[in-house]
Amino acid sequence: MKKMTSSTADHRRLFITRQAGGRFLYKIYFIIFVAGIASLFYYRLTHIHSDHPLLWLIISLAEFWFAATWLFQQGFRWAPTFHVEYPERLPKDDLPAVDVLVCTADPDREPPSLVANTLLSLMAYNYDANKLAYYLSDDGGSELTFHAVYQASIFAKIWLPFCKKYNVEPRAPQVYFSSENSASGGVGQSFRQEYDTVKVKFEEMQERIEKAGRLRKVTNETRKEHKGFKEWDSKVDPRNHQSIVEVLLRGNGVDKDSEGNTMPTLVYVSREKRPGQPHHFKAGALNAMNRVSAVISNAPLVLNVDCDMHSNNSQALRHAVCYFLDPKESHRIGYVQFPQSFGGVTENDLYANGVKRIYEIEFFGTNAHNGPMYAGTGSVHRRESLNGRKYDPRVQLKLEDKSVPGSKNWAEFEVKAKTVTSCTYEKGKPWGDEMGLMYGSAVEDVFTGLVLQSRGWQSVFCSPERKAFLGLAPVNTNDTLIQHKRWSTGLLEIFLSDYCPWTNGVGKLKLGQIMCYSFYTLWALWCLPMLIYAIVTPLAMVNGISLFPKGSDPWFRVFTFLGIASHIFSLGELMWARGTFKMWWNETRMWMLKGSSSYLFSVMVTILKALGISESGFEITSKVIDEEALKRYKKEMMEFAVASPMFIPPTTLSLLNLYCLFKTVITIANVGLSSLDHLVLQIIISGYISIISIPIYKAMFLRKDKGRMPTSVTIYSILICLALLYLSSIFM
Ligand SMILES: O=c1ccn([C@@H]2O[C@H](COP(=O)(O)OP(=O)(O)O[C@H]3O[C@H](CO)[C@@H](O)[C@H](O)[C@H]3O)[C@@H](O)[C@H]2O)c(=O)[nH]1
Ligand SMILES: [Mn+2]
Repeated sequence: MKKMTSSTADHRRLFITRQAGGRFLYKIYFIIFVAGIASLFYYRLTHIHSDHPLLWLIISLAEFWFAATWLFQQGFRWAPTFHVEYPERLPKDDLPAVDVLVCTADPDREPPSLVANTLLSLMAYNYDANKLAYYLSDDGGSELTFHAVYQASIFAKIWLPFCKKYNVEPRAPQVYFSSENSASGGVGQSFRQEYDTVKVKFEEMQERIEKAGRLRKVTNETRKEHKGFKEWDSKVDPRNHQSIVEVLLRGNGVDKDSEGNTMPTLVYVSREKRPGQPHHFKAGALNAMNRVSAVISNAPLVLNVDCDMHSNNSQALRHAVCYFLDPKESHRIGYVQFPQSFGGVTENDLYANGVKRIYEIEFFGTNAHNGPMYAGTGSVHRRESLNGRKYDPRVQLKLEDKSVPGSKNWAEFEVKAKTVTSCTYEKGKPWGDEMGLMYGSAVEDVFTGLVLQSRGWQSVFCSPERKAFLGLAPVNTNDTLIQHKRWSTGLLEIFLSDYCPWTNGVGKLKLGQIMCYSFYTLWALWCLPMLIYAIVTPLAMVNGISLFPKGSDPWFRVFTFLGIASHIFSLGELMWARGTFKMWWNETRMWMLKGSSSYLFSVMVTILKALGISESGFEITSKVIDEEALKRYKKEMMEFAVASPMFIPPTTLSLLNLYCLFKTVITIANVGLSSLDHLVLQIIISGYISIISIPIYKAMFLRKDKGRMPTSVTIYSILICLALLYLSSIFM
């Protein structure tokens, strides 16, 4: 099935590209579906509702937007394209240096032990330690986080040699030691002994970090061990504090591990923050680290990872490097993006936060036209392209190594690094626009990727067999909806920016690329057709108004075909990505919840922002969960628990559709089946919404546990429902 587009025979090539088979079948499906969409609009245009022209217009607009998003999605589906890397062909030594930037922002939502675990997993990459430098940005300015990084720097001295000696995987110690079969991973007496020693040391470290967390302070003995703790001698307010830069491990052969090998560099950074000075959230943090790393190591490649995502594959960096050293195509590549994969999601991915569809289906499609979006974590950038250099096809650019060479004055670095992380440093400089990560969107990653691609750079999606990173996804409904509110708002901000793919993108991006960016950046607008289908359809139904062809009408088949085919297709796609039926069902439910909640709120936030009434921010997702909630999550029970405004729209819609369905069925029972014919599609739609909302009804009326729907949400939703019914009886 698979067609090779480039020959493996060239042994100098470090990666190859191939296209998915079966394109011909897909194109047939495409043509049939397009014919279906065309028929639907033909029907709408030739059947204008003379009694209810406004309802006709609204429902037609909804269908128009469903069709438009379907069309945008073809950017992902048209030509899925895969890459294979050959890390075994890389030169034995002299690989490019890589600076690794990790960010964290809040010790309560992102526990310091998580940060330590992520750092350790990354430090243990199978790569020359002389070439690696690690920078942790702490936007929380927390002594507890600094303490965890300090503890990690000590434990790393036995962890790194242990990993390398026994080829341990995964190299995140917390994950490694908690997995049942890790102890049987190596052979012989010496492994067993060392395993036990390292495990004890790990547990001691973990206990020190956690104890500090419980006491909310670091013990005095520990504080004396490193000068860095002095920064916290007086209280550090996360929103108002000096720059803190501490070198914890000195690379270049200065600091050694327990076996005498070089350690990589490790630096803790907490940039200056002052009230009234914009800090631009994660984008600002990454730009600050970009500058600090330029002062200290200045590697030509920069990997950035979120603190909630540990390395799961110690070879991953070598896979990424293949793209930058490939003799034929490396010069065009601006960044390499790994998929985001998540460790703790339930079997059927209750909240669809495993985002399989994005990273196991859609991103392969972007490989066909200039490569994937930048996803904010698990991506390796060419420092030059990130820092504003435009791609020039006439230049066969080599990866230029401008690393800071030779012996280093670490104390001087700290002083210099503090000046480049002051909160006024960027004043009058091109950071956030011409250079580094882009400011102005809560989805700084996609924004930055779009800008880099507009400057001519291409990216590649690199997805080795063993997952490169494993992260933490939200584990309750509210966090999920809030995360998607941030994403869809940020994405819409990109569409409305100067870099809009429809204006600035034309001529700079490929058509397929514009379609993909349109799909993502206009995510939020999905709320319009979804709300129309979930509000107008049932309200028209209880008022006896038909919005679709009768069941006996041949046009009826066009609607059922489009509805059924799109569902079967999306199910098939997910199954292809090794999903389950239930996973697809959960995903569909979450799509509706996000549509009526996150996306609706983000459209409202964007309007308020345009009017100057509110600002959008960056609400950090919590990475902690209490034990009882975790039990419910494992049982795949949806968690509501908090009286969140995010729940009101979907709860209202679930009640509205259920009520309208009952009312209509009762009327039909009284009047006779003949009255069913003209409402049959509306009954199906409301029935479908009601079935998918079963977990919401249960959470409102049946459950007794703490995760049930708060009564206030139910009451508000009932009131809104009644208002809608009343208004519709007047206006329809
Ligand atoms: O002011 C801030 C806010 C956040 N972060 C860090 O940003 C990362 C992502 O935050 P998180 O709450 O985990 O958000 P997610 O929704 O999980 O992040 C996704 O979405 C973000 C864009 O909204 C991308 O930047 C991320 O890479 C992507 O994984 C974390 O490491 C945070 O510590 C900061 O450093 N400073
Ligand atoms: Mn995250």
